[in-house]
Amino acid sequence: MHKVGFVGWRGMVGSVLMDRMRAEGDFADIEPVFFSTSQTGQPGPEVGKPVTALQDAHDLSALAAMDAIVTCQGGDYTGAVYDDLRRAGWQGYWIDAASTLRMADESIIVLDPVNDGVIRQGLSEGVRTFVGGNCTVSLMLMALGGLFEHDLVEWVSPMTYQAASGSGAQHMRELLRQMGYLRDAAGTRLDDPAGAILDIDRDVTEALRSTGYPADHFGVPLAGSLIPWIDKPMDSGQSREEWKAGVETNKILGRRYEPIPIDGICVRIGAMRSHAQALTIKLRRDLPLADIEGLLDEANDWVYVVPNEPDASQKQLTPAAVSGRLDIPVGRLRKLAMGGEYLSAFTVGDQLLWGAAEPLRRMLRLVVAD
Ligand SMILES: NC(=O)C1=CN([C@@H]2O[C@H](COP(=O)(O)OP(=O)(O)OC[C@H]3O[C@@H](n4cnc5c(N)ncnc54)[C@H](OP(=O)(O)O)[C@@H]3O)[C@@H](O)[C@H]2O)C=CC1
Ligand SMILES: N[C@@H](CC(=O)OP(=O)(O)O)C(=O)O
Repeated sequence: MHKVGFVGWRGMVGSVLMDRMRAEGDFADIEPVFFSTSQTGQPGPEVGKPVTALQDAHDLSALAAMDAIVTCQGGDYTGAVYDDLRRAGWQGYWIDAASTLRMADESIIVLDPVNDGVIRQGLSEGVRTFVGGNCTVSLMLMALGGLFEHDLVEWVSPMTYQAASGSGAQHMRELLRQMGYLRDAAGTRLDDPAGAILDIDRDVTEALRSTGYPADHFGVPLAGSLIPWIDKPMDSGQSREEWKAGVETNKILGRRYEPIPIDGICVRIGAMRSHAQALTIKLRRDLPLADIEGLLDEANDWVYVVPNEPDASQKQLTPAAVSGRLDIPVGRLRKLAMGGEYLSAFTVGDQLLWGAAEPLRRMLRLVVAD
């Protein structure tokens, strides 16, 4: 039985991974060992079988005793231990949520419903480093997999609507505090439907701009507003989040020599844990919409086409509908006024499931079965 070390399992992404592994009975097939950077010696989590006390996540010899290590601890941790572990000769499987190693030559970005072939070829060639993709990239590929699989995409411009969870747990808390602050600014006037809405709006806008508005983590208002920049600036003028769309998508698809241009604007909005994206797609040829819908719908077990109708779009294509679920609805499908090769689409998915934990869980299953 494979000895699998887990690091970062009690964080937000790690907790979602643990829940999914318990739900799928994954712990039955492995010998799990739990590590921590701060709680060495404390009891491990409940996973349906006895586990040892937490081990030190910086103890290289304890890590080197593992056949595989799954980490959701973050890029700093990966930077601190990965190279030393490999230099010491460890040849186990490293499965990582952090972006640090995604573009490294030795790694494969994993999203098996889309790049199972790339992963299996890598495994057979001795690749031992597997990294989950950026959340918007993975969710976009789960939604548009049918078009990429048939090489129908000339380029894509994604405009994203990203949830607070992408910034971390404290940001989710802050979003809720911001919502409460604005609600309080409206006060009891909200109870009077005949009251002057512009008076309420004036006070809410004042609250948004006030020094008391809670914004320690985001730095600026998110509730009642939005943030049109995610991650660090690049020389290209893109944000790093926008840069990832192109480079990671092409690496996942194994398109090193003929990359598909993918570029747009990434925006943080006040949703909790599901990212949405509006996609403008230039197809390689003018295909009937019904054929496009068929290809999208059959690409994997989680994607489904939502009819381009008001009721279905409003009820099914939203963070409220998909949060906590593996569903990947894709809708608002129509040909744009620019011509028959121009397609619009809108998709939404839980960024902690397919956007982070699920590809890692499934990669571990492939390793265990290998
Ligand atoms: N958030 C996201 O949307 C995504 C994140 N990722 C990657 O995953 C990494 C981890 O992200 P995320 O899960 O948000 O990080 P968290 O901040 O939730 O957790 C990271 C670690 O913090 C420690 N920790 C300290 N205090 C607590 C506490 N009160 N509760 C839980 N854990 C605590 C734990 O380590 P210990 O037990 O060692 O103390 C934990 O593993 C990111 O850095 C990123 O690289 C990837 C895709 C999406
Ligand atoms: N940057 C993403 C979340 C994330 O952690 O991305 P990455 O795994 O590429 O660092 C967001 O803010 O929504």
